[in-house]
Amino acid sequence: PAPAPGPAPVPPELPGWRHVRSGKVRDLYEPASAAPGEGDLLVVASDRVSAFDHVLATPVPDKGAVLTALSLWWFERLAEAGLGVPDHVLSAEVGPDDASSGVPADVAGRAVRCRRLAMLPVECVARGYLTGSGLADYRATGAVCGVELPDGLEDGSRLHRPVFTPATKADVGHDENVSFAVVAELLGPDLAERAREVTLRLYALGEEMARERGVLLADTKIELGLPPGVDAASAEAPGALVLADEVLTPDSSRFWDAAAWAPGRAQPSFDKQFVRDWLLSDASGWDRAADAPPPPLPDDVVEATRGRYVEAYERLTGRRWA
Ligand SMILES: Nc1ncnc(-c2cnn(Cc3cccc(F)c3)c2)c1Cl
Repeated sequence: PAPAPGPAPVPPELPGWRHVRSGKVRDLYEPASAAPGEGDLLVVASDRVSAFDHVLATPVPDKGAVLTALSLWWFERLAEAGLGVPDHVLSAEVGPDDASSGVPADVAGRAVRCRRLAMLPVECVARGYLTGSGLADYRATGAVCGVELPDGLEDGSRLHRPVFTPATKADVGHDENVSFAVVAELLGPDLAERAREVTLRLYALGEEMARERGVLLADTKIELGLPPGVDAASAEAPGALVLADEVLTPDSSRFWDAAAWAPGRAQPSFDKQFVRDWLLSDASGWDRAADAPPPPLPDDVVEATRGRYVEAYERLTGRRWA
């Protein structure tokens, strides 16, 4: 019999807000006073951790707050660096109980109030290094998303130039890597080209800033959207794109410690390696082959993982995590 699914994430009830949907590690809300599908959105980052496609039973304290602070810091850096695309952030400050502005006090520090957009039906991914599904596609076809790559690349190899490797969203299972031609069919050629340009420019800016701090940005996934009323097929759409979701966090990107980088094997994940190693060790007793829900994490693995999120924040932002 199929193993029972893991614990469904139970999003917090937020007075004045209506729960819209939950992802593996984040929860989405809209003001209860707004009609369904209307009004601003609230993106709440939980302390949940996902590993091996399972949401783990044990939360990592402060993960949601640290990744929210990191994403907000990146939004500021990207605007400063001239990304050339506005973002969806309205506020991360606590607002009044009537949800008319700001975020609710119950999730202060791990919630962002955002402009509601019409999200593009494409996961915009840029890769500067080859690993994960990109490596699998390369090993099978010599290419990723239809982009031919040179022979002899290994797990963790740096690419000669970053590649746009879009994917279509899958409700269940993994996103499907698709070619730029497919994206051009979905979005129209001009909007597709603009999405590629923004994704590659964001990656280049993030990769350079991270590398200056001893951290390698292997790849990143962003979400782009259009303000209500802008038709994706219109000539104005490419210039109206807005950067949404979270940016350049360990949940949306692969970060590696530059000092530990060695192509030819799997690189240690900056944030999730302690969790992965413990789950794969005899100590956990986890039957991965049966795809059983992973067991709860021991305190030392939780604490070490919390420390990696704090270290990622402090190294990338140059700020102490109070
Ligand atoms: N500004 C926006 N406008 C419209 N839609 C979105 C939007 C929808 N879905 N997601 C991803 C997601 C899924 C589950 C939980 C989450 F918190 C976030 C982001 C956004 Cl950010």
